[in-house]
Amino acid sequence: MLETHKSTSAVKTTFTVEEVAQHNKPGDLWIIIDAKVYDVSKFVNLHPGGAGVLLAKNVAGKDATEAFFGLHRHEVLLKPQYARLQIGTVHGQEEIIKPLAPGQPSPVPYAEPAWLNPGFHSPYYNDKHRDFQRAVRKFFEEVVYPDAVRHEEDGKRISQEVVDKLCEMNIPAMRIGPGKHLKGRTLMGGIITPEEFDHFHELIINFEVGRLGTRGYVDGLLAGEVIGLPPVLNFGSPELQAKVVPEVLSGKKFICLAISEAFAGSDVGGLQTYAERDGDEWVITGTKKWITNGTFADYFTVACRSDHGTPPDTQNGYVVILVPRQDAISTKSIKTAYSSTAGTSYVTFDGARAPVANTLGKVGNGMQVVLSNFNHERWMIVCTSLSAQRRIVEECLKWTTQRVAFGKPLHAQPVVRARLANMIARVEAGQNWLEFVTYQMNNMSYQEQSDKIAGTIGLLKQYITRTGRETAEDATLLFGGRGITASGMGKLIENYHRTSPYDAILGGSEDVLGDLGVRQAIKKMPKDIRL
Ligand code: HEM
Repeated sequence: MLETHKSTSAVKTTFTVEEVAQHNKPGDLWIIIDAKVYDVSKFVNLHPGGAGVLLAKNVAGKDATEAFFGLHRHEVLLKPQYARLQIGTVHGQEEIIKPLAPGQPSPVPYAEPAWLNPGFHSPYYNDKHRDFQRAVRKFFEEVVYPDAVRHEEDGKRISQEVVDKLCEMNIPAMRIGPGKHLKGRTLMGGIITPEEFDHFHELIINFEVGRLGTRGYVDGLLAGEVIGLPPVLNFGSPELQAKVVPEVLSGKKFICLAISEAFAGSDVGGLQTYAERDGDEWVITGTKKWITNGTFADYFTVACRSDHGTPPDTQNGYVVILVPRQDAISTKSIKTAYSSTAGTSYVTFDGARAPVANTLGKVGNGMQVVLSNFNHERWMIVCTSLSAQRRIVEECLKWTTQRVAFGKPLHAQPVVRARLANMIARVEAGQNWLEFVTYQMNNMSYQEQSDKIAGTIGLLKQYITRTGRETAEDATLLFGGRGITASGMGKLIENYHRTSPYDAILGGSEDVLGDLGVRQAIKKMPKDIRL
């Protein structure tokens, strides 16, 4: 033992490489990882990778840094139960691999949108956006991420404690976009004012949600509110808004949007949930399927038909109603490919009642209420989906650098670099297109957006979700067996590969949206133009 000195906080001991080398047998086993000395004498029999690998000649008493990082994520060493195996450091060596400070952007190329990289410029973001981004990143890493990992695994809904903290920052309110619902609110502790808040701030929040890498929880993180509350805000009576909006935006009540049915998915006109008038009340009967957050919702924004008996293509009776949870409503969890923390549910309305005052918009205008919501929902999905895709690019760049095969890092193989090239190009193209669309949203009224960019948003979503699945495929091949393993090095790839089809379906399926984009373009074809 050479000396004892104070490192960051604890008292640490330094050892020479030769000293460590003497501890190389069962019962007395040390290893070096990144200049740190670990005593694994007792841990060896608990090691998930087995005892033999730690007792191997090139590992026992040796520097096993490269072998370690070819097999484990860095976070393994940061877990308290493993961090405490460290007994000191190697004399004269410095640790190289350090975790990022909370809120710090990743230095891996293409891991962040270019505007976050030092020395890069963007016409879309100012210093306030940068401050906002740092604060949101830190908040998500410290408050949301541990909850996301826990509930992606156990399938339970987002913790109330996290909901309360999200609401304290007014994140659920900001996820609905700029507007009157932000008036008087303190946003992210006051970093920006409600008047300054724009769709790029909203994009920043959605990006942090997307990069959690836990797709079920991404929807469990109150996605129902992002799509279920706008119809109340835009079409509800002032009295209804005064009651419901504060309850939902303070996290005391949960809301979901109930449109799709076993009978009607993308065909939102073909639904078969009926609302009948009984005095001052609606009586609602029918079923809804794939309703995000439905299992824990207190309010259901329900698309119904009130014209029982008329042909399904008439819209005269189409109506949207806010229905509070009651005994006549049952919600059953649907087991899907992602975690049930999303609250995906089959909802049955068995004569559920809602006051006629809960009608959102006019009877017959229900389709307009539903459609008016779609552009924003699709744009939101594009944001979270693209951010998840970018996270996968980061994982692949790290993996192909640290994983050695055939004596070289994986990225020494041209075929690996070719896959990385495609992944990077796709995510960068998507980012630029998304930022362009977001800029238009900042400068157009909602009406103008529906007219000018509804088709573009459809095409953009089609592009992002299609490229997302190509990237999922590429990443799985790069990670091999680990890409299909839910824990360890490839866990984000496995989650992404399993869940990336969600984005291609939710909010309008890929094919339907591509078609919408083209149909909108054809509608605008000038009559007086020829080849
Ligand atoms: C302080 C040192 C170490 C700790 C705390 C540790 C911990 C772990 C843990 C938690 C796992 C489960 C998988 C995961 O969560 O990533 C694991 C797997 C494994 N470890 Fe270690 N390990 C250590 C050192 C080593 C070393 C030096 C080697 C070999 C050179 C090694 C070889 C393996 C192997 C082969 C697996 C199985 C990997 C797989 O299933 O893909 N470990 N280790």
